Amino acid sequence: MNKPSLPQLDLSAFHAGGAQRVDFLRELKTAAREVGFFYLKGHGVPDSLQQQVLDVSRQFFALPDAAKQRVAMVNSPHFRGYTRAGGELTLGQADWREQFDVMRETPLRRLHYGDQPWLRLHGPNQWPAELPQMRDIVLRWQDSLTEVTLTLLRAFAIALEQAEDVFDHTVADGPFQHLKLIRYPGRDHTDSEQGVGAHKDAGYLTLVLQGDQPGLEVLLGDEWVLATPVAGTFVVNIGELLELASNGYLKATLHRVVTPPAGIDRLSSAFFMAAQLDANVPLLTLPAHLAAEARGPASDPHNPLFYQVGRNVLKGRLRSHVDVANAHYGELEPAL
Ligand SMILES: O=C(O)CCC(=O)C(=O)O
Ligand SMILES: [Fe+2]
Repeated sequence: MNKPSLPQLDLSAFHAGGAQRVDFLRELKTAAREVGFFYLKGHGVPDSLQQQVLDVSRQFFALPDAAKQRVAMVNSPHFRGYTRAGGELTLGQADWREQFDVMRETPLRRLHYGDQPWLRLHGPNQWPAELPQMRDIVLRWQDSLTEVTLTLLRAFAIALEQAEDVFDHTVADGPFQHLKLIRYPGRDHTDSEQGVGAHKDAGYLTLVLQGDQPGLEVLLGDEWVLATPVAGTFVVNIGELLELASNGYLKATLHRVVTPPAGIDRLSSAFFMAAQLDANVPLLTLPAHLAAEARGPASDPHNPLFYQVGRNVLKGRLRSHVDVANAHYGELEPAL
């Protein structure tokens, strides 16, 4: 029997219009409903930018530890910056990866007593003085991935027989952007298999650029399927917000990354896009033939989902980065 694998879609077919667009939308709906993951080619993000991102990641992770610690995430109430391997948790277990987190670059805001705690997610990024080119490359990358994701969101709206702009009011003031540059060290550096533990992503959609090393696995049925890197493609997956918005018609699928073999490390970049923080998740009214197939969103007693986007995003960040939570959010109820 053939090993199951992930579908591959070509975004240029959506732009081409006509029959190609109709086929694309049908494939998109099936892939997102049945698998929750697919490869995307024809996305228009230049190879040269993809290569620049992998190069600057490689340079960043090769900096001396002291330089990486100068931009440590624990300095930032906005959850931006460097996290060493073992410094992040998934379901309470340490992930064996080092990473650099970026979000929308905004000036520091003055907050007032009684403001919503998630307003503190807004703010500036941290950048290493040793790599002056990094800010421009990474912010261009984040903007390009945002464009692709917004296009996909419109395509999903059409595929679900909604107005094309049905999600627009949830992103009109700028969607929530969250980008990670990631390095998974090999088995010679850890006894742990867990690059990142099994999880679903919290936003609308995620785009992953993989370097040339495999490691990302997707749970299909009861089998973990390797998402082998395919040059020039992103791996796209459905996040919990889109699952909620579609009442479970679209599927957020569990996935994980397994630690590479000894002597090998793995680079990737993951971009998570959610609705703007002050939005509520829109609940789509599906036509009867789709509504009949909507399963309701999966519920997990260990991970309550909030319809208010800022609250949901902050909950995820506080759980993953306990050091930042203790340093900057100590007064918040653990329940948040
Ligand atoms: O590194 C990867 O390939 C995927 C990472 C991932 O799933 C995540 O950070 O949510
Ligand atoms: Fe993920």
